[in-house]
Amino acid sequence: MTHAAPQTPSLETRDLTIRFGGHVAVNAVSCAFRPGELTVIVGPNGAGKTTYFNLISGQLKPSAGQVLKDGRDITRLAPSGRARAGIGRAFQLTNLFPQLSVLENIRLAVQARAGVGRQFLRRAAAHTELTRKAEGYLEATRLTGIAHQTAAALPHGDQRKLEVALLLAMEPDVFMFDEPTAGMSLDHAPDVLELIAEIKKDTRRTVLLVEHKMDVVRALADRIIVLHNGTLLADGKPDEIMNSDLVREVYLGKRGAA
Ligand SMILES: Nc1ncnc2c1ncn2[C@@H]1O[C@H](COP(=O)(O)OP(=O)(O)OP(=O)(O)O)[C@@H](O)[C@H]1O
Repeated sequence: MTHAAPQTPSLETRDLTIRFGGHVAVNAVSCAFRPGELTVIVGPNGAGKTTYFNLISGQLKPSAGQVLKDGRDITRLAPSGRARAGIGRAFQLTNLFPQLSVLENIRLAVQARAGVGRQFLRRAAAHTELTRKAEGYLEATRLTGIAHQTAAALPHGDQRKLEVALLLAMEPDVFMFDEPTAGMSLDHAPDVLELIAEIKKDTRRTVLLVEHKMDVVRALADRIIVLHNGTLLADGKPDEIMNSDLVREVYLGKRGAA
């Protein structure tokens, strides 16, 4: 990446702002994200990280500013339209069917992405491209051994992996993860982090991660941006950001409200 010509950002926010009453939760955040780059968004509690994510994926509409996908203004699109535009947010999926098996869930997601009708799938089920694709996602997320278990019966760690498989099946080019290991036992967390590391290996993909745990940040980040009181306080390489006095101040709580 280092000496490559600057690519068009796959995702960009321009002066993105949202107010809740008098409170500005995200304040004129301008930032561009490029393929091949995993950016971790850090900041103290209440900094605006999840709100920024919600503005990008469309759960919230901004008070001002824009969200651009490959240069196209998608600010007015609903979350479904943004998903179709290639923005995939993990762990917020509406396409998980708890009563269906792991494989059926993934196959339906592949089918939805391919845009084919049920009729087609029924006729061609066993050996179609779709089934092969679904099996590929099963393998990629190491769920093959439990392909026929009901989604609802899975332990939390495996459910998260299934959600990653469903996200992969949507074939987004922007992947968003909000605290991917939150609420996970220590033995399951590495699995999901490994999947994210694999996702980022494909340099056509842009990955955004909100994360508090510094060991996770260190392991995955190509770049870190710091939000503080809704504003973009710092943006740079992990070493630079982690050794910055300003950022330390923010984390130690010495820097007051703006
Ligand atoms: N729907 C809402 N209505 C009013 N205030 C909100 C709403 N959503 C978020 N906020 C406020 O916006 C600010 C930013 O919240 P946000 O959840 O984005 O922070 P965060 O950086 O993700 O924090 P955490 O690390 O604790 O998850 C907070 O002060 C929060 O109370």
